[in-house]
Amino acid sequence: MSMLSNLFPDNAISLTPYAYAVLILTATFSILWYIFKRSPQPPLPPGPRGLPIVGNLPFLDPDLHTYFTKLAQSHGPIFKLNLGSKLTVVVNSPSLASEILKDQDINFSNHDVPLTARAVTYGGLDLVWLPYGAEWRMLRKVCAAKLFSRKTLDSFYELRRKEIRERTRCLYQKGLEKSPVNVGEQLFLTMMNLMMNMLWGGSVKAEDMESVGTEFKGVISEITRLLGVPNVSDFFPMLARFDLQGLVKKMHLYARDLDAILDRAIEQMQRLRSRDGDDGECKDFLQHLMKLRDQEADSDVPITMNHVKAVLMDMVVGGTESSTNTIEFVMAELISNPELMRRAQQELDEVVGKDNIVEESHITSLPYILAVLKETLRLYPTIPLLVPHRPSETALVGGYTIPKNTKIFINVWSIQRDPNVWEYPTEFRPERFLDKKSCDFTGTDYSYLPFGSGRRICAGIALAERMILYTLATLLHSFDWTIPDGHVLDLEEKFGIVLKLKTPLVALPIPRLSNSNFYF
Ligand code: HEM
Repeated sequence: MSMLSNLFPDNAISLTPYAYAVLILTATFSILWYIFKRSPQPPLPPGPRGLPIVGNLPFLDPDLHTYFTKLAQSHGPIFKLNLGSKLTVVVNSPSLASEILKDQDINFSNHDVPLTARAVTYGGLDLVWLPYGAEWRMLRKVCAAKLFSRKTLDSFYELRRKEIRERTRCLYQKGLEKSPVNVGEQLFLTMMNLMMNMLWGGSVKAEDMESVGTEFKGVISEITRLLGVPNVSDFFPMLARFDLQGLVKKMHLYARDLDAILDRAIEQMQRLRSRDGDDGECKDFLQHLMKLRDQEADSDVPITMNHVKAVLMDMVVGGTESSTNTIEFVMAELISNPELMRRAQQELDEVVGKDNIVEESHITSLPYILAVLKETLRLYPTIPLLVPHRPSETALVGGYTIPKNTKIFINVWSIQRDPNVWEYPTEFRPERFLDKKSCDFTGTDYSYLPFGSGRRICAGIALAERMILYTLATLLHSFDWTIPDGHVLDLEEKFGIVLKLKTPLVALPIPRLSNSNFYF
């Protein structure tokens, strides 16, 4: 009472006992609320101290995957950061990943959507960014059943084969001319053409495919780059409407270009259909999606034209860079380990033969090449922190409180190099996967998650596996690879929404098959 009387001396304000009681209660509740808000019970995860308002933002290293791994060494496998006003939690161990992606999968099944992503996906209408719910389930089901089913993927083999033969021919020419190639650039074109052929190759005229490809090339790279740029508006939602870095504005411009390309593809498809009639057969993904759109028009969750475009966007942006960079890492590792390269080529020579060409049907008989791919995705997981997840309700993870809407990074890069799980964790040893056959891409082993796990696991695994293994087997079977004078082979990575080599791989393809006919 004496403290209160000092604050409110009798001669200034006279208070009734009732008012005193209200004041005391209010102060007590305020203090309790303050204490409770600052430190929930159980507490938030530990983490490095930040500055007022900006939190830990000024200390972020652009290579987030290695920075987070270092922070885990001092703060433990789960820690928090305040990125502006955004609470962020980073998880770095298999058991914590399993708590989130298995035990509490539904609660953590939303992705945290950056504003640039919203700008390029018709407001977040695609598979990657839709929140977990009826709309997402409908699209996911459609993609699994119609686009990524074994039947559909088999039916598009000729489209993939045509593109791979074309690239082999082009590399053969380069080899004859002793002209080194930028492996990533070649692969990007291959993957983009593979994707475009499957997406709308049956609908868009061949002569138009090339110009669409040229337009797409620039747009895809820029979209992927912009998605990886830290945006002040995401860290301070109050500032979002000012778009201080102009990132959302730029993304809207790319979205407009992309939309025009998609509109043209759809228009051509509709013109072809009205000219040739609809024989009921779907020749590409676009035709599948448009058919479903017509069939499902009256369903509770109809597929709209924007869904169709957003899903196509997902495939071409999500599928191209991830597959390209993965193969580039494999090639760099094998070129720097000639013994392993020899073993991979030996397997191909035994299974395919030197007087033959690789077909997609061979890939199930190439366990060593599969082990090489798995080991590459262990050391260089293409999406090293997964797509950030977000709990829809406050949760407990590792004994700590994780408030609703926290941004969650699952540091797959550090989990897949965890010395408690992996022997010689930083060494490239594909053989480990020959013994550990059960370790696959399904995300059921929480020490190996290159495609994620649970409900939001990558939707395109079946396609990625086919495209990557078929391309890789062809590159290794058809050519020996050397680093030309004046170039270096450097395996250092560069962080981005998709991990890539810091120094692009430049190599010389040397034809190794018995007859030049196998290149034409
Ligand atoms: C090496 C190749 C690839 C890797 C390593 C990869 C990895 C991933 C990862 C880690 C995620 C996020 C999982 C999560 O948030 O928990 C993801 C999501 C996704 N990926 Fe892939 N991906 C690859 C290729 C592809 C391809 C070829 C496609 C399609 C053409 C594709 C389509 C998608 C889609 C649509 C999602 C969102 C799924 C959802 O949120 O429901 N990916 N991918």
